[in-house]
Amino acid sequence: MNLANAKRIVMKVGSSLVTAEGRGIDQAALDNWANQIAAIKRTGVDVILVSSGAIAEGVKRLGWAKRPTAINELQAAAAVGQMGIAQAYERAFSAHQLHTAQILLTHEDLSDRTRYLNARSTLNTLLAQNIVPVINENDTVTTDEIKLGDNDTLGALVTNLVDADALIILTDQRGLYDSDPRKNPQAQFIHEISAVHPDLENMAGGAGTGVGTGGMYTKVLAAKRAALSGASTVVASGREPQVLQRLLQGESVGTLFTSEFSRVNARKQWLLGHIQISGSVNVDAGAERALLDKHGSLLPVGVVRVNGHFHRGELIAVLNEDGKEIARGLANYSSAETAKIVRCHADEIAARLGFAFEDELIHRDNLALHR
Ligand SMILES: Nc1ncnc2c1ncn2[C@@H]1O[C@H](COP(=O)(O)OP(=O)(O)O)[C@@H](O)[C@H]1O
Ligand SMILES: N[C@@H](CCC(=O)OP(=O)(O)O)C(=O)O
Repeated sequence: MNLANAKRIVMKVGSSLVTAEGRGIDQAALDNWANQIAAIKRTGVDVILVSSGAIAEGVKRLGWAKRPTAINELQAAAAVGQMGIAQAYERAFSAHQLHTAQILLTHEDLSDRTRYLNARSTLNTLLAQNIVPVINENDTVTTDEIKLGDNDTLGALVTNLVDADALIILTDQRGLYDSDPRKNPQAQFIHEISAVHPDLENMAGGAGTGVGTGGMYTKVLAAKRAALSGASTVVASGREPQVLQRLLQGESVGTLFTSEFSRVNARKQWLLGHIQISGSVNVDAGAERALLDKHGSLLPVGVVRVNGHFHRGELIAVLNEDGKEIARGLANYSSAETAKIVRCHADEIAARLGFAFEDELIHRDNLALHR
């Protein structure tokens, strides 16, 4: 398995690389990644960057001797440093006549359905305009309780958000070893491993330097999360020459974390677990059988009741006649529209509503069954 066929990738770079271990933005490193990204973009691959470094750069610009621990000081540092990060990427990509776009995300932007769809649509629009999105967590407005905390997790969530084929995490080590190579010189390098391998979390230790957050531990969790949405993850050294091009030519560089899930199944899993439910419908026994036994779509004719308030495109639960949840899926009609087409055959929808979208209330591709 390799990344030779990847068409859309998320590349995450850590604080220690971006800021030369906290000494300040490493413009040469950014220029090097921009060269590589520009080259792979010319081959038709979409690239989204997730970059850390705001706090480390802010601490340096503020002249503070070490990274503070108080939240307000960390947030202030992030606000100062983010200006430098944005400026440095814009500069690096301008050499290739490419523009960048800064996107600062919070946990809520990724868990709330409407915000999630908005973020996704903005990112897709930027990619269609050949812009390079540069994403970071919005550190200045996030409090401890809602903080994603590390950009490895953010990288995995963005991978899901934009349906990327692969997440590439560049760091200050060659990849994953069977124990922390800073502590164990005998540590063995791992070229390829399943992202859901049970030993992963024992192998991976914490951050290597004072500027990184989470270490290899958050990277293996990110790989697992990306795998659940069907993407492979590579952890490799950001200093490895031509690392991006080589990976996309199918070469084995760093550690490849493979995903056993197909993209379609992964999307369904994600539907089951990750998004707030807006409402539900009860269906009759015939519709229940069509869903569970025949993997069919949910048609309005099988719907007996509409509960709650939802818009077209939102996630709703499907309940059987006894009120037990049997599935979840994305509704093609709002709750008000659905209420008008309860028990309707497909050819009656237009007459009832004055218009018709799809024949199904939930298409089977957007339906995840509970089993
Ligand atoms: N099993 C392991 N294999 C490789 N690196 C590990 C392992 N366990 C812990 N680490 C540490 O993880 C560090 C990279 O993570 P981190 O410091 O958070 O960097 P970044 O800023 O790139 O996210 C390495 O420098 C290394 O010391
Ligand atoms: N959002 C923070 C990054 C936190 C983080 O995950 O750092 P790292 O482990 O270096 O990727 C910042 O920009 O400083």
